[in-house]
Amino acid sequence: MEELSRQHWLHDLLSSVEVGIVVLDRDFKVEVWNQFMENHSNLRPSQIVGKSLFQHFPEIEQDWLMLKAEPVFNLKSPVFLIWEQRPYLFKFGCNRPITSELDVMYQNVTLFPLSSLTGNVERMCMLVYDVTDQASSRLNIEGLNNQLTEMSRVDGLTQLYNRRYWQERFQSLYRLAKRRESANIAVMLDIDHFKAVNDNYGHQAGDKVIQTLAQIIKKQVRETDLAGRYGGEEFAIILADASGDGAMQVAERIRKAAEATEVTHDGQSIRFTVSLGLAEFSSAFANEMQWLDIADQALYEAKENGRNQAILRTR
Ligand SMILES: Nc1nc2c(ncn2[C@@H]2O[C@H](COP(=O)(O)OP(=O)(O)OP(=O)(O)O)[C@@H](O)[C@H]2O)c(=O)[nH]1
Repeated sequence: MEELSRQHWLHDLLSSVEVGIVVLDRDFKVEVWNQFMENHSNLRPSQIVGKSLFQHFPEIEQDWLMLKAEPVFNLKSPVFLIWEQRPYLFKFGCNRPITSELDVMYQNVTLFPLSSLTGNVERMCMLVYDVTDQASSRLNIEGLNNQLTEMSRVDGLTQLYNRRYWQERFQSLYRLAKRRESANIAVMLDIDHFKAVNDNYGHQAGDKVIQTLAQIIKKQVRETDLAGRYGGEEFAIILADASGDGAMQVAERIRKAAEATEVTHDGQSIRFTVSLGLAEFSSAFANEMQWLDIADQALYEAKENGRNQAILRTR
């Protein structure tokens, strides 16, 4: 009688805890499946007890879990599976539509040995903790941090890299080019007579022209190129793996697209042109600024020559 009552409250205990409790034998056959597991998997104990765990949960990699559980059976030591390494063991849905953006239940899982009276470990217990809230807030913080990092790198007006970050990336790109002797071209680009745009149409109209040009640049360069807003109406681009001819084609495309673009502001139509200075990379440069300086000299020459043109300085 006493034993029966003990089993009864033990059953109540297993049913009411907000933790998944699973007992598995050495073959990973289920012996205990508590209410928490039933609620989240929609599998009653009668459907899974006596069956292999892997039969019902194909998302669990059999080899991986068996390897993880080895110390439990062989060394009698517990094993912890944490969500940072694998978000979950069982693919359960998450029923927190408001508090969480995650649609699966994140889990921490503990595996520990269950010894028999003789001290042998023939079973292990698996505790499954729902850590979705904890994971969600951590991931949100990480997301915010990534957003802040991104914001500190990007220029607000154009969404291109700002000068500080562009310079940082340029420096590492320069070192790489020097080591590999790869063909890269530095481009300095500047809007022609931009002061007149501001003077004639106002600063906001000027901003719109800068934004429009940034869009043109983004469209014309590759993912692997490095484009940034270097100053007010000045942009710097590194064209990666580009020959002089190839780079001149990109420069011409940008120049022509700018020339053909009409920016409207307050009902007024604004036209603009750009000048570009290009410099081939040379391993003879002492530092990256020498390279950029040559692109700047080419830009100056393009301005002197009458603007709305691109000039390339070869090695
Ligand atoms: N609207 C706007 N204007 C800016 C911004 N940054 C710089 N400027 C203006 O850009 C103009 C740059 O003029 P300059 O450097 O004299 O050159 P420019 O008129 O473009 O003439 P050239 O480059 O010789 O063809 C100045 O009037 C700056 O005030 C900005 O973010 N927005």
